Amino acid sequence: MRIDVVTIFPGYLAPLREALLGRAIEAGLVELGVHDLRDWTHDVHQAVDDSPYGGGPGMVMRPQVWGEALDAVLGEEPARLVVPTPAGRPFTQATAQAWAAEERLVFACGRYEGIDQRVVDAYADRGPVDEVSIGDYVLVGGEVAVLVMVEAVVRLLPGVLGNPVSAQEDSFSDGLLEGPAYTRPVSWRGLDVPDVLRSGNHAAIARWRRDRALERTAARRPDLLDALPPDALDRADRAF
Ligand SMILES: NC(=S)c1ccno1
Repeated sequence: MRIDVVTIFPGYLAPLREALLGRAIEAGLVELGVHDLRDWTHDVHQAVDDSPYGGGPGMVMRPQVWGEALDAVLGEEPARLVVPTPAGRPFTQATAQAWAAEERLVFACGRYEGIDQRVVDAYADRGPVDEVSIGDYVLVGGEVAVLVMVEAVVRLLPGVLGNPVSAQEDSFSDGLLEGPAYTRPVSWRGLDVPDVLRSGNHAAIARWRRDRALERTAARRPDLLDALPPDALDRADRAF
């Protein structure tokens, strides 16, 4: 997979070259390009924004600069263009799983009051464009959202996680939140690891873990239970 990010703060994306993601890049599982939007300005001030038509607070990012930048970065290769925005569709684990199958992702990081809408409209004729939000809150720019989304996607690529089963047992992978996890010591500050996890009875352990996942999901995200397909819960689940 190739990932390109266009931003006025390239340094914000430096964490993408650290740790797991950095190792994935070094292993050739991912190619990463980070581009400074100001490289496509032509004025001495390198202006990337202007006042909003219709008035209102703040500034809007100029379509001309974004158009030159995205034409250059996208080139002729197919790619999914992603624009992080609080006004976007929710970015979920399902989104990450779908994007993990893409050959190329290009992220456009807006700042200020956002990017002139015509940029999204113009590129929608060229290929898939997703305006997505990582949560119902407003950030200063799209860069932090890109860090979140790139990590969620890249960890799903074959060869990135040491144990591919981990991704299969993630929270949300089966529509439920993950249950609690424990490791040594067996007793810590008077708190003990549940006996079933030390029983060696794999069926009982699987049932216990499923029950804890159902319990946690019902308590914290009942909306996820409501969204499960009818056949997702078996008789034992329903008994829980
Ligand atoms: N919630 C998201 S993705 C966002 C982007 C910019 N501000 O908020």
